[in-house]
Amino acid sequence: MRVFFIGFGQAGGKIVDMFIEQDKKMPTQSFRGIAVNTARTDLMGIKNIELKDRLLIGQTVVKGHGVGTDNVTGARVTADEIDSIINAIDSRGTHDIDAFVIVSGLGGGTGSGGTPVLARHLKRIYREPVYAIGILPAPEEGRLYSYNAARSLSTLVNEADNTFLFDNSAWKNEGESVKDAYNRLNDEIVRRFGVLFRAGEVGAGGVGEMVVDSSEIINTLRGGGISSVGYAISERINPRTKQKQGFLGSFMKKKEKAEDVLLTGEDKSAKIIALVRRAMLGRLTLPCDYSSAERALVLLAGPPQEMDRKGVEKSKSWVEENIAGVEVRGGDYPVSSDYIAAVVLLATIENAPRITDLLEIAKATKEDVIRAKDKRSSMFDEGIEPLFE
Ligand SMILES: Nc1nc2c(ncn2[C@@H]2O[C@H](COP(=O)(O)OP(=O)(O)OP(=O)(O)O)[C@@H](O)[C@H]2O)c(=O)[nH]1
Repeated sequence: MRVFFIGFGQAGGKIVDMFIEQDKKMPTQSFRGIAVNTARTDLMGIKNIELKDRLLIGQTVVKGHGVGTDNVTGARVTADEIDSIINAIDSRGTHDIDAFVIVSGLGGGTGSGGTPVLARHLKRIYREPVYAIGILPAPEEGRLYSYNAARSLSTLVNEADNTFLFDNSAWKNEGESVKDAYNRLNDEIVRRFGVLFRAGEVGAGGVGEMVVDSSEIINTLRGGGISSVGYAISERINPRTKQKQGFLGSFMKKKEKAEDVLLTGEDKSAKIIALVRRAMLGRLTLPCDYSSAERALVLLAGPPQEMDRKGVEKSKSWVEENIAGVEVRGGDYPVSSDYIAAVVLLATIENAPRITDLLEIAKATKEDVIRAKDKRSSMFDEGIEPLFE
């Protein structure tokens, strides 16, 4: 799939920068991207997106300093400067892309406010689907972040064709601060979505047994709403040969060790099924009740000799038995690597307790804000005439 990424705000810009960095190492390029922000320093920190593709908006309002976690201002400056954003996208080229993906932290100001506005305009102008990857704030970041995220997400689900969620709090380690975890979390995001979005692109590995076309990803996401992604990687297939970095090898963390998939001597399809189960039952980008997913996509990436049609078919049946809907698509794509990766996309999820909690926090925050405002206004409401009206 050929993807046009827009990194909105600080988190979005950093993550898209990593997608582009990953793509540059591939035999063929599938991704392009721009970064949009109200903060000049955030744009300066980006390394792989060309300078001309980094767009500073809202200069007359916030003077390049960011909107300070105010997503209403983020939405307003985006709407005011939508023409320059669309021009930047157009000048980067859109004729050969399959989808737009906007990436942002939903708890902040710029990306949180700007993403739904941009999604609306992109959908009006282009025929290609518009997806979002939204980062949910950890509750410890404070109620303002949760409130922003709830507002942004409630708007975004009606504007984007589908919204993938990544929950910072589910992925940071016990005792670790969210900030300290950013690099690791971004790496987790890019490796999962990198495998998913690259499906259908013919790389150095050749053509798959059961090719997944970009239209299969698009059809899986057609139901809209929110989606979550599961991922698992096998242990090294040829431990005695010199390590091939390759597409998946570069995603393997140095210390990482796959636990329960023994690749030697096992039946090929059993290996694939075990990997897919691990992907779906392990930690998802948004922890949720997978049995409430409407559709799913099962994707295997690995060396061609390890791919197996029967294994993919059986994995699809297993996923189908475990989700609410009956539409499960799937396939494989060969990559030159010493690892096999499985991605399970759970699309249009109906039940995610984390989102219910987020919306509850947001409602309580809104009520507290109104109460505090009433109290403030009544304090000076004691019959003293103001100097002027
Ligand atoms: N996973 C991840 N989350 C991040 C990162 N940077 C920021 N966040 C989260 O994103 C939210 C804040 O969004 P930012 O992108 O920093 O904010 P912004 O869109 O630039 O908006 P303003 O700074 O308010 O103008 C918070 O919940 C952060 O925890 C990152 O690199 N990775």
